[in-house]
Amino acid sequence: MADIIDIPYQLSFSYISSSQNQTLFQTCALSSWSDLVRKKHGSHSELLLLLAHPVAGGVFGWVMGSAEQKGKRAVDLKMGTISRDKVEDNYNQYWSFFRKPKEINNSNSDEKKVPAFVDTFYNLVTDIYEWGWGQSFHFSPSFPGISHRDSTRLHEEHVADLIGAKKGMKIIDVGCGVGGPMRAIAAHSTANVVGITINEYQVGRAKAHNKKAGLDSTCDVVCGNFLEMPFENNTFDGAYSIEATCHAPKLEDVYREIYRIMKPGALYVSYEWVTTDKYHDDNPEHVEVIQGIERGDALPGLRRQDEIAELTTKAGFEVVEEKDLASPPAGAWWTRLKMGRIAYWRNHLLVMVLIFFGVAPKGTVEVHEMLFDTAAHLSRGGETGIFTPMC
Ligand SMILES: C=C(CC[C@@H](C)[C@H]1CC[C@H]2C3=CC[C@H]4[C@H](C)[C@@H](O)CC[C@]4(C)[C@H]3CC[C@]12C)C(C)C
Ligand SMILES: C[S@@+](CC[C@H](N)C(=O)[O-])C[C@H]1O[C@@H](n2cnc3c(N)ncnc32)[C@H](O)[C@@H]1O
Repeated sequence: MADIIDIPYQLSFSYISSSQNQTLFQTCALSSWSDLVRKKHGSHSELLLLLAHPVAGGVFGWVMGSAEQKGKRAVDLKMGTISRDKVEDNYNQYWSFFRKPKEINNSNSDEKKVPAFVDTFYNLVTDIYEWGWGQSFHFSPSFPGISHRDSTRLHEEHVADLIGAKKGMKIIDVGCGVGGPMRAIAAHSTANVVGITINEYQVGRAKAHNKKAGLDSTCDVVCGNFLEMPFENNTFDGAYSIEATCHAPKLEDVYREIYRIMKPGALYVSYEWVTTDKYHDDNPEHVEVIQGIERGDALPGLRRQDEIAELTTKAGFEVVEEKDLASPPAGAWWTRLKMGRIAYWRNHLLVMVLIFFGVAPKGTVEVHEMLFDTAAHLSRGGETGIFTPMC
């Protein structure tokens, strides 16, 4: 059955076009999204600036179908492509590598190992994420009266609107997970979306979900490293990454690679995980919270919010707009994590019982504990304002 909801922001469009010595632009109210960057044309440049503004009274209703669904039951928990007897070993290897994330960044050889350990991480967590969170592996701004499912879908459709996705366009989803965002974006815009993920298990899950949703003709998924993508230069009409590029040891490397495969003038939107200007590395609590987030989320060191625009520019992009979507009027994105505390304990118990009866592989409880712990660090990061997942 379709739901009717109020949407907290409305999109409006405004063009800046600059040719030779003439510049023409119109702007409208407050911007309200993350990083929107455009691939520079050679000499000619026509710039598209999209502005979104929270609507004071003029909210409008929208009719929509269901977007986010849970695809897993506890009894079906696998650990990706890892065989049952290797789960504990893989978890221990992951943990010893990511225990000290800052050290990874100081070593070239460790840096090269990151994609393989990120792959291991997603073998370990993908089913638990789907079971406990849904098919979209990201956070969303929260608004009163809007369910998690709806805010997830709106956050995803917002990306499609920002890059101007429409029928006939080919869009790349960089770090696509099991494809929750891809399906919402393809359904909303009717554009073709190609997702890339380092994790083979996710490719299988995403393809199966695409087929089930009747979107396998517009959505495709490939397995690969976003630092060396298997696509020709100038292939895509638009690009986005949702809470995925934070896994890259050097953000400028993935931005450069995205720039390479985009057509000139195409738009790229990124939702980044960053520390904010409230983070101080001489505050032990801050350091503990951020390291807790990095360890439990396979991150080789979080970047600062104020570095992002410069890094995109270095990669060749022109920054159109930058905004932390977690800032007001959005409410606390971490409430969804906090509200789940009782459910986590129930899940923990369930995982232990399933291991006892030989249904879930040994090692699952450690992975679940790691996620439990990182959820606490993420909530604390949100409460203190030192971290945002949607800059
Ligand atoms: C973008 C990334 C992932 C973001 C989130 C989707 C996940 C971050 C932490 C995850 C979770 C924490 C606690 C789990 C809980 C203990 C379990 O019972 C059910 C699943 C969790 C809620 C799980 C769900 C996904 C997260 C919220 C990173 C990796 C860059
Ligand atoms: C937190 S998930 C987000 C998934 C998806 N964007 C979503 O919101 O549901 C991060 C994704 O980035 C992918 N990823 C991380 N490092 C990668 C790499 N080097 N190459 C390709 N994909 C990568 C992971 O496999 C995973 O699919």
